Amino acid sequence: MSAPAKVEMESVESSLENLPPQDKTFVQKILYGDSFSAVEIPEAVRQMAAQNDFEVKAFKQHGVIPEQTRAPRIVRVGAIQNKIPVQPDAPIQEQLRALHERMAVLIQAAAGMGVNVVCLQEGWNIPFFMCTRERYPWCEMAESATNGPTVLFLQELARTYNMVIISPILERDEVHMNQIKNTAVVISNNGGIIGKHSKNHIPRVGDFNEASYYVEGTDGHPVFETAFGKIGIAICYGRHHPLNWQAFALNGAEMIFNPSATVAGLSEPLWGIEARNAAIANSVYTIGVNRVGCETYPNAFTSGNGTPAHKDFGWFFGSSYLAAPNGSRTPGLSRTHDGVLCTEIDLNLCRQCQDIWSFPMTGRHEMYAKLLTAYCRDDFVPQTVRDPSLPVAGRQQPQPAQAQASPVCK
Ligand SMILES: NC(=O)NCCC(=O)O
Repeated sequence: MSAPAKVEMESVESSLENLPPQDKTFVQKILYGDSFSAVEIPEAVRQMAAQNDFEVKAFKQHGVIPEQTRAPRIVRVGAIQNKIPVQPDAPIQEQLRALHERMAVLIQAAAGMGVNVVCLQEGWNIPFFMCTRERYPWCEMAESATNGPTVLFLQELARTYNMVIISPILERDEVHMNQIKNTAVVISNNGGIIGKHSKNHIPRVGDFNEASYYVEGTDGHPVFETAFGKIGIAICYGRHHPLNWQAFALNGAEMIFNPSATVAGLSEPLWGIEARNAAIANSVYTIGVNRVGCETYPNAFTSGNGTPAHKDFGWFFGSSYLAAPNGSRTPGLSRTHDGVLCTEIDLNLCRQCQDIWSFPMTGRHEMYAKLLTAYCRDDFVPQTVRDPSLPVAGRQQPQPAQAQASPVCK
């Protein structure tokens, strides 16, 4: 089974290239802010990318205030998006082997750009088969987060490249009667496992039938303190929940990664907004990492919306990007290609944005804590104040003697 041909345009940024030169700089500044500029990519990495058909993009942040009492805290953050190298009708061990082989090259490219912390896409050890609702062979692809083949493979790379690796996998939790979880494993730059976090919010949308396969995480919002900063991971659908981002920030995250698997027809207009808004609202860096390409399954499945049964999930649109606490963002990776994004940031900007915007001091958290506590009770009564001139529900209103002019504006 061959992968469908690429669809539509390469990226939003490639379309902007066609703007008149006098407009281009303004448009880019309005859309992306002005904190990031492209930097030179080492020749060896460019060659590797050309030979292996993937994109590399590298940016550097500007505009962080030099401080008298703190040295800059420079970190190079990586995001890797990739297609499944073989389609889902191949034997599953061959699929995993091909994924590892591909990832070894992409991580090597990240290392060549000096990346310190890298995040892979959601469920990178599997095709995103949740659309099918079939149990087998797919459940067999879930792996131990402590000694499964994928974590062992990445521990070696983390050690070799002195890189923290965030590895979102489908996890088999053998300790808890083989439950399956959607888990990001955080691997230290020394190759040890720092910890793991399982997805909090399971989608109930489109063909994302994920509740058929795995259970909600119960570990809250852990933040992992690494050699290169404090990391939270809001997995995919969790990005639609502002409190999910906020909880990681309240626990001290400086970077919140959003490894995702989402498709063009569903969420592309939201993609550039949600992680970026979370960066601003929480004074953190956010990094959206999305799958790319189309995955075609051996058996047709239905979408429950009256359309004919079909075999592919739709187009995973990539477009991985980084957003800064000051609202600037990098251009995205391609909508159609595998890619490695490297962005050099200064973590000092998080506290600087807190000082400048005062969100932590103006957030009125205790007020919201009370509301949320009340809302979670069965006897919650919404605090609404009704215009007393509106008709009382259930009571007959006196009929006007003559028809009145409609109050609706024409
Ligand atoms: N994997 C996943 O949670 N996808 C849901 C789709 C979306 O949130 O855009």
